[in-house]
Amino acid sequence: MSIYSLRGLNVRFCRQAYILAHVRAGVVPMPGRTKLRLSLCECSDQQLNSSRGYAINNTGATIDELNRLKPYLLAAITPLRSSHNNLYQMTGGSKCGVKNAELLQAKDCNISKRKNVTSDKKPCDGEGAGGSGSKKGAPSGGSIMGDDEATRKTRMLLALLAALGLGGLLLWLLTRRKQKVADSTECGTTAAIASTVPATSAELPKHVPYLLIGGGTAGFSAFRAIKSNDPRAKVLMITNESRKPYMRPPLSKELWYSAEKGEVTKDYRFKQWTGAERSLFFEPEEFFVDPTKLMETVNGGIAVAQGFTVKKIDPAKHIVTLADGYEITYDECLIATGCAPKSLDVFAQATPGVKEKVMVYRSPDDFERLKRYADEKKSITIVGNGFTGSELACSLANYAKDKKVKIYQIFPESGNMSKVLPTYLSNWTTAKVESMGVCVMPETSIKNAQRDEAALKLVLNNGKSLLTDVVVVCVGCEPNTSIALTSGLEVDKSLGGFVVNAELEARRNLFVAGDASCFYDPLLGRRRVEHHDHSVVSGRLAGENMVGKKKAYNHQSMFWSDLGPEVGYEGIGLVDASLRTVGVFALPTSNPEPRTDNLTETAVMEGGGSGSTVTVNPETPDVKCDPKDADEYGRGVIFYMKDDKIVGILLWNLFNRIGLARTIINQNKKYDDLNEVAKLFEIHA
Ligand SMILES: Cc1cc2nc3c(=O)[nH]c(=O)nc-3n(C[C@H](O)[C@H](O)[C@H](O)COP(=O)(O)OP(=O)(O)OC[C@H]3O[C@@H](n4cnc5c(N)ncnc54)[C@H](O)[C@@H]3O)c2cc1C
Repeated sequence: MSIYSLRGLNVRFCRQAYILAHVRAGVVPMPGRTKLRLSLCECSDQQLNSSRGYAINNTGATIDELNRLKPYLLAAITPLRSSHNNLYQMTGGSKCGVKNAELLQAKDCNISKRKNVTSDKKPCDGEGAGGSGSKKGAPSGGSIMGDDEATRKTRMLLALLAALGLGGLLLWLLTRRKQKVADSTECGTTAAIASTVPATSAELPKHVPYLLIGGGTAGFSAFRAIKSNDPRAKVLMITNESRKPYMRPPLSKELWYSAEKGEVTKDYRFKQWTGAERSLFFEPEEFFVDPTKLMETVNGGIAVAQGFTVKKIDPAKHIVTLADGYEITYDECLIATGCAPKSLDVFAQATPGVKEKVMVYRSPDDFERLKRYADEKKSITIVGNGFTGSELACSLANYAKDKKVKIYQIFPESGNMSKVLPTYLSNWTTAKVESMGVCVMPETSIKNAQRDEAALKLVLNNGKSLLTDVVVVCVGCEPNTSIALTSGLEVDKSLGGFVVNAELEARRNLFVAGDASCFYDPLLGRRRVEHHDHSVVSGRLAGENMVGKKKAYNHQSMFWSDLGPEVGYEGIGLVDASLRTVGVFALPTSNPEPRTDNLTETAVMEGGGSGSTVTVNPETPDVKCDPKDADEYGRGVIFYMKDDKIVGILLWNLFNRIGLARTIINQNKKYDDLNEVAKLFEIHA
């Protein structure tokens, strides 16, 4: 087992991004471009197949991708190996283990950043000696010198290398966490270094009573329901992420308002709009049981197997198979695999150099990466006008207020949130987003993207071009249903997601909740919902059914969104701008509504029930019903109509009324005067 550090192999980008980009593109790495060298770790097949120990697995490439690349890499080093001209083989204490690998990578990225990717210094020189303490196959070519002089120079070089190595090690220790979770600014992927907890799947239990696939909101909510009904339950959660369960909504909102330049806190603490402080994580590290000890615990609990991907389920035999072939049997299983952000063809088919500058947004790693860009770069372009794109644009503009970075938002539609808000409100919102400092470009699409040295050149449909440092693609997400095919599970053809029955069951003892579920709503028909509240409530119901409650899912879930601290809205039912809408607004006041805490997982399920009666408030508030009159939309309520019934309600800057909105939708009846219904919401209160 050896580490080979290659000098003089002039590849274009820093190792991670370069290799990943080429693995993904399926082409051979081409030497002879610019200045950085490639260093790589050669391991046995066994190591290659374990998620630890293979340095270039830090690229985020899958084992399949690495296997495909391996012959190219070996071919690339073969000539250098034989000539020994540029090859340092590290032996002795050196291992092709994670630590050395991380060290090499961390230093590579730092150096390339400092030198702006054009350094002709050979950063690997120091790594080789520093990492191993001994060196074989020193360069035999190069300049000719006398023995003494050569010995003296070698000693000096060794001393220098040792000092560099020590310094590097210290720096690495200090910055290890940060380096682990993110790429360098120029190093492409946002993937965390591939490591698993526990170290190998063989340490996981062979059988568990409750198995949760997916480490997100729905999965964690199911755990809570299981635990409160079966206090000694032993629950194993399997997630392909490297973190314990956390919530996503603050990633595009509150975290940016709490963020300061520099490193983020370990547990991603942030202030909610209500002023209360909390962490992104549902529970602290100590809350969780060690997965290797789960089956021995007396009181049970939840253990999280981190960094493992489920590839297949055998619903008949109750077997879950991991990517490495390890099998776990279960009594009850939940699929809560959520969804994955989509990209655009223009980027999916672009060159590796372009892809390096394009990211999606869903995880804390993405937050950290984008924050670094916001701290260091000159321009960020967000593509997409939906929830994530619009929230992020506002949050970034606020974060960037006293920074040099400019925020652009591009989308082909005519205004922000156009799929949800009626046109007049979407237009108003666009103007509001602009007033927050975002350069919004509606009716704009990207025809082509080219790498222009450090930046990206986006060629737009209007003939103009935009130079930008990074593009964040926020164009929706797709449910993670790849295991459906291998497991014989049905996916809804038009909505996506695993098809489930009223009890959220796909097959007996196999449930689905959250973004990945396609469920039947008795009132509004078959649906798939990508919102926090739905994940909490469907996860909870699935958990209850896993302990045998046999409950039907008929909760009308809500969602919310915030466009900066001044605009917030909550919605329920079919909030779809293609439906007929009726909006009732009050003029803005200097007395804004106190916000709700939607992240408190217990604050759902209130109200509802078709038996509740709606009482009309006899007061006649000075409401503005005509959108043209109300050019300032302070507070209001919008009804979404289908067959003259209210099927969706959006509360604009009105909080703590979602229970009433749920009641009205559940009544499923025709109202003669919507103005009267609007009064119930006490817009002026
Ligand atoms: C930036 C952002 C902001 C948001 N803001 C709001 C908001 O303000 N309001 C709102 O209502 N909603 C919001 N949402 C949506 C909300 O967060 C999601 O609906 C919710 O997280 C879905 O929960 P889930 O558990 O279904 O999926 P996820 O949270 O996506 O969890 C799925 C988990 O499964 C894992 N996984 C997938 N496949 C596998 C596999 N094969 N093996 C092992 N693990 C796997 C994933 O890695 C992930 O850990 C936001 C989402 C994002 C990204």
